Amino acid sequence: MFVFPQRCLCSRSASGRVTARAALNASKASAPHRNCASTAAETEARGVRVRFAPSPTGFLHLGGLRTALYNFLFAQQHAGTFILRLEDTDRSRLVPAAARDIEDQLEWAGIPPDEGGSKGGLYGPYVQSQRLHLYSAAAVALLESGHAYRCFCTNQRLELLKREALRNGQTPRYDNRCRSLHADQVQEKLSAGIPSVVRFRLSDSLEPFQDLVFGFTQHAVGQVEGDPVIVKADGFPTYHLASVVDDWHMQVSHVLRGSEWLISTCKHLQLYRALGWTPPTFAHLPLLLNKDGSKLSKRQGDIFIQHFRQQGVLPEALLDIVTHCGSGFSSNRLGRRLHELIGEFNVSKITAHSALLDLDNLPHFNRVHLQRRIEDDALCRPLVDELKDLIAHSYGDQIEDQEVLQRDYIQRVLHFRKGHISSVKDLISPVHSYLWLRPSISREQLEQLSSEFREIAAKVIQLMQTEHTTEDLNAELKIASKTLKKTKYSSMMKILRVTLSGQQQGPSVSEMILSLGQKEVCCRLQRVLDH
Ligand SMILES: Nc1ncnc2c1ncn2[C@@H]1O[C@H](COP(=O)(O)OP(=O)(O)OP(=O)(O)O)[C@@H](O)[C@H]1O
Repeated sequence: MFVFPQRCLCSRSASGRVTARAALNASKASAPHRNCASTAAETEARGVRVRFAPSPTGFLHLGGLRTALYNFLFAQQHAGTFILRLEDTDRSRLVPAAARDIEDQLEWAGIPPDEGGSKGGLYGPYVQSQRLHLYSAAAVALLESGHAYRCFCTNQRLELLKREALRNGQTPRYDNRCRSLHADQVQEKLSAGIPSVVRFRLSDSLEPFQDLVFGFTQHAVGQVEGDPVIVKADGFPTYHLASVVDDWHMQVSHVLRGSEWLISTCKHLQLYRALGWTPPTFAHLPLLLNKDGSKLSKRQGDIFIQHFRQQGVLPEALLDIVTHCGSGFSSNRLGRRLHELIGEFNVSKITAHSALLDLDNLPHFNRVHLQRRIEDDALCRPLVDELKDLIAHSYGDQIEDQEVLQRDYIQRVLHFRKGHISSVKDLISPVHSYLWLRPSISREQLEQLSSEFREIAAKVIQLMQTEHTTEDLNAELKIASKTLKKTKYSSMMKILRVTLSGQQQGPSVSEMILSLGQKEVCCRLQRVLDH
């Protein structure tokens, strides 16, 4: 059970002013300490500080990735700081491996935090469960100043309130009953060990603010909602208190988060005011939705970043597709890489509409970015290594000619296949197996296509004595077919395709010839002559 400290972080003096000394007393573990009286000028001097604050209740998914990306882009554009903070106060839903996963996936995507996670930083710890003293101090400050109160209502009572409201066609809300408890009643209940939560006393007035995405926004939250819980019965803070306390202590200048928090921002602004703190600037980001209009959520395993990674999706393709379907850029074009996203990002271009994510297009995005990597020598090298491992793993002992594992050969194949494949893994599919294994073809198969199969093989072996480009090889094959008596050009190509790949379909015959190379093509054709 969480115990409130004797001294609060930002306790108020009799005049209600927040005292900086109390802040320093209570936040010894948090450095650098934050003086409650910091001015807007000081905040400006610290520069842009943004945070991505996921809860480790599941692995990082595409929606979270996009919110993280927009924070990263904003920080990069302003030479600011991108913070990763883990909001692990919902203890019942924690997923043990999620915290590590979130950090790993951000690193993999090329958008690692400057502070937080394993990087650490001056404003840590960056995990909320290690910052309980700060929330406790803020809660005590709010209780002392009368902005918060203890609520002893049981779950049964709250459930009854809810059912009654629903029966009357009303939106359920807490009726703020414990607001009116006297200090001695509270003390009595506490002494009797009755469990309690801490609620924040909402004001009924309109709470206007300027959101960078949604524009002027105001909401009289106290008129439609009951007072929110800020410290739960288990002593852990709720999102409302913890995010406000952390954003302030971590000197966050801009909060870029999903638009599901837009309405709650009015509550948060009241909390800032009650604590005597200057709020950050808010930008609520449109949510990424599934094709059916539902919010992408952790409960869908197939949108986790690790899932796409395992499928061979490139990080730049994921960043491209999650920004392409939304807004935040002056123009929209496919194929943007991270440095282009940084250069072109414009927060004023983010629209308030949610964005539908069409993952059917992902293979196309990946194809475009894979082609880029293949064309860049340095980026192509790891692809060659990856493919080599895949080939060895998939075909192992079946490989007759170990040359298929040579770097030059694999690189040549990648260059020929770029623009056609969406993933390196595609190259170990059955349709591409001819690149690594010699096909076995029967004499009957070839005879069915043309009795001149030997002449065809001999002609192409001859053609292989000189080097060709795709164009002149195509022209030479056409000329060669004209010298055949009983075989049309199309049948000749079928024979070559079957001979070289054992398959009826696949890349063009000239591509097959050029990617297999002179020695291997002659070897495969010679086997036909030997039939
Ligand atoms: N579909 C989404 N589109 C855009 N941003 C999102 C989406 N889902 C979450 N976010 C944002 O990512 C950040 C981290 O989110 P969080 O870890 O709480 O994930 P979540 O999917 O919202 O969780 P849950 O599935 O438990 O509701 C928050 O700022 C949140 O607003």
